Amino acid sequence: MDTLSHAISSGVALPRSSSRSSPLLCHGFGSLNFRTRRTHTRSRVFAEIQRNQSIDFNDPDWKSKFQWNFEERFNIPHLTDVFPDASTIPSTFCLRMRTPVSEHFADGYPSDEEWHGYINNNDRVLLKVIHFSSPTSAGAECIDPNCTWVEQWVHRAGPREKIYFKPEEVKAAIVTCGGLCPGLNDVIRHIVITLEIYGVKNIVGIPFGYRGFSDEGLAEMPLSRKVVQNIHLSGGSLLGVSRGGPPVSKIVDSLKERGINMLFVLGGNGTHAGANAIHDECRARKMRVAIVGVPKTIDNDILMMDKTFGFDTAVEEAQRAINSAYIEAHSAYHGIGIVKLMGRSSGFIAMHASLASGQVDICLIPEVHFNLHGPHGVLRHLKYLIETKGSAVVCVAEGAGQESFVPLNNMFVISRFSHSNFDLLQKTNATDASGNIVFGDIGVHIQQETKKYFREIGVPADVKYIDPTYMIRAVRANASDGILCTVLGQNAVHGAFAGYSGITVGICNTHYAYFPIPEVISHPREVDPNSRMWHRCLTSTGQPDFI
Ligand SMILES: Nc1ncnc2c1ncn2[C@@H]1O[C@H](COP(=O)(O)OP(=O)(O)OP(=O)(O)O)[C@@H](O)[C@H]1O
Ligand SMILES: O=P(O)(O)OC[C@H]1O[C@](O)(CO)[C@@H](O)[C@@H]1O
Ligand SMILES: [Mg+2]
Repeated sequence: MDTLSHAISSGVALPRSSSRSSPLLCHGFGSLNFRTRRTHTRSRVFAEIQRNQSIDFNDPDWKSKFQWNFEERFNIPHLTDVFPDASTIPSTFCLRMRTPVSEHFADGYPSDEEWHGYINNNDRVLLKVIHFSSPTSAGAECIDPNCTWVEQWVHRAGPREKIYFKPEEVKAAIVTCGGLCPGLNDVIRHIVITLEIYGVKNIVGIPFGYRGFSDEGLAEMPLSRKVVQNIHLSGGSLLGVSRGGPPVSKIVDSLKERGINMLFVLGGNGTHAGANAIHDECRARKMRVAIVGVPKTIDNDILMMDKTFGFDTAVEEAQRAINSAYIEAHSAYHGIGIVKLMGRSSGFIAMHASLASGQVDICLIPEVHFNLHGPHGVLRHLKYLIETKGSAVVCVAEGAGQESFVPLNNMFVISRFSHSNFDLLQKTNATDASGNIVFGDIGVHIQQETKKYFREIGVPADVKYIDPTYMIRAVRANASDGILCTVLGQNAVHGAFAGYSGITVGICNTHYAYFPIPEVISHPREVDPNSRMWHRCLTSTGQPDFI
């Protein structure tokens, strides 16, 4: 087993910058959460960690200490942390100068001091916009028991007036890892286009994820506007994706050998953990390299962000499957349609698709425990639906009914193989090449149990199961995701030229921000069972608690 896989499977936390460790806060929690969870929602390791925090709220200065600490944690790493004397040049990104004046920039750079299109490094975006006046308010996220309002600011993304790389000295690489997601090609395309606008000529794609850094016979793919012009018209990734791969040290060796000084990493939490480790290793080796992530997860399970690209498309596409299940169920005598959607740890796709379609009677997500059997179970409710409506549609997220923490670090490995009364499927302990748990098929399980149940009670039921997961993942991005991908791709390049590294870019309260990677991947973002959105979903489906 290579170092990387070993780290994942053994739960060894990846190195973190020591400057980020804090006595006040645990990793990854912008705020303590005092909301009372309903007892049947999934117990969480990190909920416990949250409770153990040691903020002294009797300290009159706790709020300013919290904010100071937050500022520290969300400070974005910069090349000058390691190279204090790193020089800058005026930005070559200026939209008032669209035609490159010189091939080699020998006569200086076409910057325009008068152009008010740059972001000031001190610009900030407000992370939370609701002032919850009580911890019992729906979806409340409070820092102290009184829910005191504390402003939390993150760094605004966008082009800076001074840049830390000369375009002609840049070799930029793009890599896409993990599973597919609508919009990957759109992001690749906009990274390339924006790099070219800065004046970069040497741009390559690394084939098949991190494996492209090590596997024999996988050659770099030269990229240019011409190559990427139409790639957003189809789904998938021009570069290919993969799970697993070489140890971080080997990836960094490869960056060095190839002379890559900007790396754009498109992937989910695993990929970002890798990107952060690459960033740390480059720093340790004093390499002047910018590592910038763009979060890719169809599951929408990255912290802090309004949403990740591909999610809207997935929800839209999921509705087609739900609609087919509805038509099948509605047209059959005692029809029951079951649709399984992606969502390893988080039920965002299932919840949003259920809400959007308006055709779902039962939505099951990993965050909310449920029983299949018993007087309050899903099957008993299906019987009620058949008796009263004549048909029913169930939408289930793949991680529902199974403990599903992603083993990103030792915090989550604790619960990885834990047992709960609400785990419906036998665990296999099998993992994929990246160390992610391979789940049983909850959709098939519910289908089988439903058939068995109706057979046993002597009620005819026509049960149809649809698994559209890979069909959904392979489609091209819709219009709103296309725009999101465009902005994220552009901002990734701006971040690299601005000298930031170990960062990722996301949309936050409709604005775009840079985040230090560890803060967004410390655990998967989940549906809050106390949120208004989940309550809206319950209102829409009319489902009871299955406990
Ligand atoms: N903790 C880690 N440290 C370093 N690299 C990692 C880590 N976890 C995963 N990786 C690497 O990141 C890549 C992608 O990881 P993974 O397969 O988990 O997908 P992901 O980025 O989480 O995307 P998805 O949302 O599709 O699951 C793999 O090459 C894997 O080896
Ligand atoms: O079968 P693959 O390619 O490993 O991908 C499946 C996984 O990808 C995800 O969509 C995350 O990208 C999960 O929901 C799912 O478990
Ligand atoms: Mg993942």
